Amino acid sequence: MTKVTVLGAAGGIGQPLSLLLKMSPYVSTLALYDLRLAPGVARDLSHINTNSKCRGYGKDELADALKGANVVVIPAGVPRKPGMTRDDLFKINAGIVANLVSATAKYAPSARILVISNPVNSTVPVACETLKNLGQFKPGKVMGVTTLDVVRAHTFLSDALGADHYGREAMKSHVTVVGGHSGTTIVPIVTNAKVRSKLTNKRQYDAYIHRVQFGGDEVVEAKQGAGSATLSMALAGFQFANEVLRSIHLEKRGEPGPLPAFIYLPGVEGGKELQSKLGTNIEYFAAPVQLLRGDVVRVDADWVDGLSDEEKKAIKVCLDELDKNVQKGKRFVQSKL
Ligand SMILES: NC(=O)c1ccc[n+]([C@@H]2O[C@H](COP(=O)([O-])OP(=O)(O)OC[C@H]3O[C@@H](n4cnc5c(N)ncnc54)[C@H](O)[C@@H]3O)[C@@H](O)[C@H]2O)c1
Ligand SMILES: O=C(O)C[C@H](O)C(=O)O
Repeated sequence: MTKVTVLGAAGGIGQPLSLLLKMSPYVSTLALYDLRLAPGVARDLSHINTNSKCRGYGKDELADALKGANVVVIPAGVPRKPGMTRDDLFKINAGIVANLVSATAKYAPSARILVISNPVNSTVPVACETLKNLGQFKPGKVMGVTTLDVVRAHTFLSDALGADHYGREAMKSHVTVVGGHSGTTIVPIVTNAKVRSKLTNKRQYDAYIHRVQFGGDEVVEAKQGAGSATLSMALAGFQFANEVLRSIHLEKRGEPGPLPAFIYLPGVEGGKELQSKLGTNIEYFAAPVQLLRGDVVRVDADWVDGLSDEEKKAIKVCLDELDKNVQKGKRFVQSKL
């Protein structure tokens, strides 16, 4: 019996993500919570003829939505409008994430917490530091969802190389994305040397990296003020959540990767090795992870050995910016003490 709670379930991401979770064979109870409309969304989904039970919870029912949850997914918060950075969302979303994570610690203390709300580079530190203050931080249980960057990296590389020869599905084993989730902190890594050698033209390589790093802006601009990526994000969030759920059911260590997660490095096996290979003491970073019973138990550091010179440079740029975002999240929690 696995209960998944979605916090922010009636939003642009929350609704399609909940639909996909309703289709997952790993979910037995789906609890949808939002400040508005969640009971309606849940009633709609509850008519779908898959086995899971689906129930909606209104504003004052957060405790009931969370009780007994094994996995809590958080897409609650405001999205960007054209001209805004993800960091501009911090003021509102940091408080939302801190409150929802505190409630999760109280009502679902052993749940894995999957943070989608932006800016992920700061909201994950907010979540972890909040849990630390409550004496309830279990490092392998908090994961920032950066899967959309991976989905984009596959699609855009396939497009750059010519989709006829390099199909999007095939890219899954050739590319990962590390670092963080905003602009230059997003670092796509082409792990297959043969595929990388096809991007011979530097202009083509730079255009590819730029498109992955700023793919979110493309959608924000195209939606003309009506929000940011929701459908591709729902798919990405589902892919990640379903891996976590599959791992809960598998009851043995999964393969390392292929999906990265933005995590607190010092708390998991391989974290110190990764810091040392990258020459940094940054505490939060996205890299491929290994799961056991739904928790991150190990972060992969092997990919660092095969980095190209361009990728090394991109990581250096990433680390400077990422550190500022992480410190902002930590300061937010400390200022509330
Ligand atoms: N991690 C990623 O890759 C990624 C990708 C896309 C969007 N996002 C982020 O996800 C967030 C949600 O985006 P969206 O397009 O779904 O926005 P949205 O405005 O459509 O939906 C957000 C929902 O959160 C709800 N909400 C707000 N405060 C809440 C609270 N305290 N408790 C419960 N629910 C609450 C709102 O009522 C709304 O239904 C944004 O911060 C966005 O930037 C992240
Ligand atoms: O761009 C955004 O603000 C939303 C999301 O982080 C994305 O990458 O699409």
